[in-house]
Amino acid sequence: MIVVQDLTKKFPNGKGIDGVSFTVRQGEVFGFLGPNGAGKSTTIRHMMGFMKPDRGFVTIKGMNAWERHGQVQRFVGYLPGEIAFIEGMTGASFLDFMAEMHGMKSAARRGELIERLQFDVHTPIRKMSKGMKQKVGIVAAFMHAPEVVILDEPTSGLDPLMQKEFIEIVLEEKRKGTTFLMSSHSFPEIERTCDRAAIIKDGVIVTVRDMHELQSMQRKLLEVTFERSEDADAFAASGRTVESRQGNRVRFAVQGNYNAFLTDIAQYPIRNLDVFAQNLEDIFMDYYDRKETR
Ligand SMILES: Nc1ncnc2c1ncn2[C@@H]1O[C@H](COP(=O)(O)OP(=O)(O)OP(=O)(O)O)[C@@H](O)[C@H]1O
Repeated sequence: MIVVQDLTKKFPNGKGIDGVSFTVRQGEVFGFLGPNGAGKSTTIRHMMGFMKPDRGFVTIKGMNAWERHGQVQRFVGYLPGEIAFIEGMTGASFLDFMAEMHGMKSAARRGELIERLQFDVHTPIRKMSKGMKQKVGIVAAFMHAPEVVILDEPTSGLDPLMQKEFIEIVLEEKRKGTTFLMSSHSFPEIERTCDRAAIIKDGVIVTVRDMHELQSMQRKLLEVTFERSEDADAFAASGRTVESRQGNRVRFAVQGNYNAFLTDIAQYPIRNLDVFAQNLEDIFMDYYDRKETR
């Protein structure tokens, strides 16, 4: 549905993106992750046809995003990182304006979204908080039921309850077959919604991963409190990866093959056992760090 091929843009200051390539399949939710300044917004702006690449291209439904941006923008819902609202508008007048641009006939979907995101659409935009503005932008991106939705940090400024509501909306649209690309700093949001995710750093794609694969790479930390400190010594010295130790309480890092670990541990009297999952954020952070040390 979306093909990004060797996309390259150098700004006069030397920053930008270099050889970015990935594809997003129809009906897929694709996450785009990376630290500040990594090149997420620059890639997304090329997808919307706002920028001409130095090299490479983006196609959406086979149409070149730069050459045919007028057509492409018609079936894409877009939430920019920062929305430039027109001076003096209320939320309602902005949405009217956007609805007219999309040639929308029914306002039913728009009304439903406003209801769910709970905000006063008649407030002047300049008086709105960041979160309220973000809600107006989300309604504008979804209200015309686009086939493709491209969202640049959609939940920034939203409170946890609204983030949850937003995830629900994405999952509902996904069930209808909508294709998504969304950039994010929020790992739980990516974990809940995405099928695959790309990690970008310093303008270069570091990796593209299936979310299930990432989840299986997750290490578990098993914290065992031994009854006797000599048992803690013996087990800690048996070649296992020890994350930390405090007296009889030892934290082991285990990835897969839990049976072997539990069989071994069952030989000792145990006072307590706790399990902590390494979160996906840490897995991603490993990637960021690895790239840095290369
Ligand atoms: N129009 C521009 N002119 C010059 N430099 C730019 C321009 N747009 C972006 N950059 C630079 O290119 C790099 C990538 O920026 P980009 O906004 O794409 O990052 P990002 O991943 O979206 O970051 P954030 O998470 O902070 O939004 C940054 O170093 C940024 O300063």
